[in-house]
Amino acid sequence: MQRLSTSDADFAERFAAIVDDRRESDAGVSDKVAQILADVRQRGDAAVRELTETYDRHRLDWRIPASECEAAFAALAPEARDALTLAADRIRSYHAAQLPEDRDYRDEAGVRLGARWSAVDAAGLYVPGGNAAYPSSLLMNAIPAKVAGVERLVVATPTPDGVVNPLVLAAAHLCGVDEVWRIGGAQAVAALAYGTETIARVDVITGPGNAWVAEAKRQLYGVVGIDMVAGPSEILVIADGQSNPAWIAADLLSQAEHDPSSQSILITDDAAFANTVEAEVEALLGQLATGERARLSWQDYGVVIVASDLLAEAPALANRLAAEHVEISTDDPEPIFAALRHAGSVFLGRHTPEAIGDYVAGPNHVLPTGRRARFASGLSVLDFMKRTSFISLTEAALGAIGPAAVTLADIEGLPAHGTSVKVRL
Ligand SMILES: NC(=O)c1ccc[n+]([C@@H]2O[C@H](COP(=O)([O-])OP(=O)(O)OC[C@H]3O[C@@H](n4cnc5c(N)ncnc54)[C@H](O)[C@@H]3O)[C@@H](O)[C@H]2O)c1
Ligand SMILES: N[C@H](CO)Cc1c[nH]c[nH+]1
Ligand SMILES: [Zn+2]
Repeated sequence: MQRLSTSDADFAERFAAIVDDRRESDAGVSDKVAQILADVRQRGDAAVRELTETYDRHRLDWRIPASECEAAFAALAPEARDALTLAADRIRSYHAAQLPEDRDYRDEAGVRLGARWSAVDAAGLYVPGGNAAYPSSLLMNAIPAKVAGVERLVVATPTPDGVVNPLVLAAAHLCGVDEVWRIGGAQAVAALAYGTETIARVDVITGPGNAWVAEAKRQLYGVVGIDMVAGPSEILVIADGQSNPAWIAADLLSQAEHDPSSQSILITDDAAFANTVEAEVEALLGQLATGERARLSWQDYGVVIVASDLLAEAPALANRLAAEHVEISTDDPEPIFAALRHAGSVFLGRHTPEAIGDYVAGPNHVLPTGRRARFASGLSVLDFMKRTSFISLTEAALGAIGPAAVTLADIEGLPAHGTSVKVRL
């Protein structure tokens, strides 16, 4: 963990190094992913089988039958079933409001114009499963895909040592997923994108994952559509000295426990509070079953920044970090929120822990990482849809705007373009 103060002489340099650190996608990961993608493209099932044996240590059939998902749902304890259903209902109602409307109108020149939205045919939904199981990510992927109207929903999820998490299967049943494949990592993303002898390819791949999964999606963009790069989790907490240090420590570790490559950052204007949070983090690390992973993340990538003035300094720093999650723990978070422009998702006020967004609030928890909130947004219904524009002219409308097209075709030196208009005029 490194500690900085905005009044340090070398603050600008050290902060820039933190912003520029490509912690999740070094050359090693990128080269290895490129090899895996090429291998799966060439050898299909055989490559996926070998890589699954290497990384997930099993040789089981990959396809998990729908009957197993249905049985997993039926066997859920009431508390788990209620929690899953509550989460699914809230996520569905939030995403239903994202459905876009078609446009169809005639402009002042008499030209009919519009755009029609349609869903992709098949979506590959990556549900992580290496260090933890993620039924919540299944909901976050599958529900917007269903709302969009995707016909074929294909889940890929690793099952280390062949052990499957029943809640993931139950969530697949609840969401009406069509296929569940127990494969993970870059090889699963490649199988979904290229197709293999047993897995038919998809049109878009969405969902979160570790460095290998995120890099595979990034490299395959263009072969398939992707939502965005959603890699190892991140949290930035902006907290004043009146915040509860134990709450803030838990918030920081809630994302550190995902992955040794995760990142947790605290910005506060109270140095004594920063000391207490650091002590609380140490205490909590000793108690968590995930402490080893969280400690690696906190040691290597944790950051504590003491600012001189929270409102004046924190928003600009946060905008440069463009973190996946930003929590604002103050009595009145609005002034800081108003100045925030680059963040995946924002959690306002002392009683809004980030974990509520991970599970039950409603907005999607699949969010851009690695400073990509500068240009990308969280997963939405629109990631499973595309827009087709349309144009329709009458003879009179062609007469009104056609001559300008002829002029532009002449300027571009493309005479067949101009002729196709002129012959109709
Ligand atoms: N940004 C988001 O929206 C979001 C949401 C949820 C989870 N996450 C992130 O998802 C990730 C889940 O990671 P996970 O590891 O638990 O599961 P995962 O399913 O993402 O990754 C497991 C797979 O990684 C591959 N792998 C592991 N080590 C490898 C190596 N050395 N070389 C090549 N491939 C290797 C294996 O194929 C394995 O099946 C975490 O980083 C978490 O923070 C992000
Ligand atoms: N925090 C993760 C997104 O970075 C999502 C998640 C799922 N389960 C727990 N957390
Ligand atoms: Zn989380």
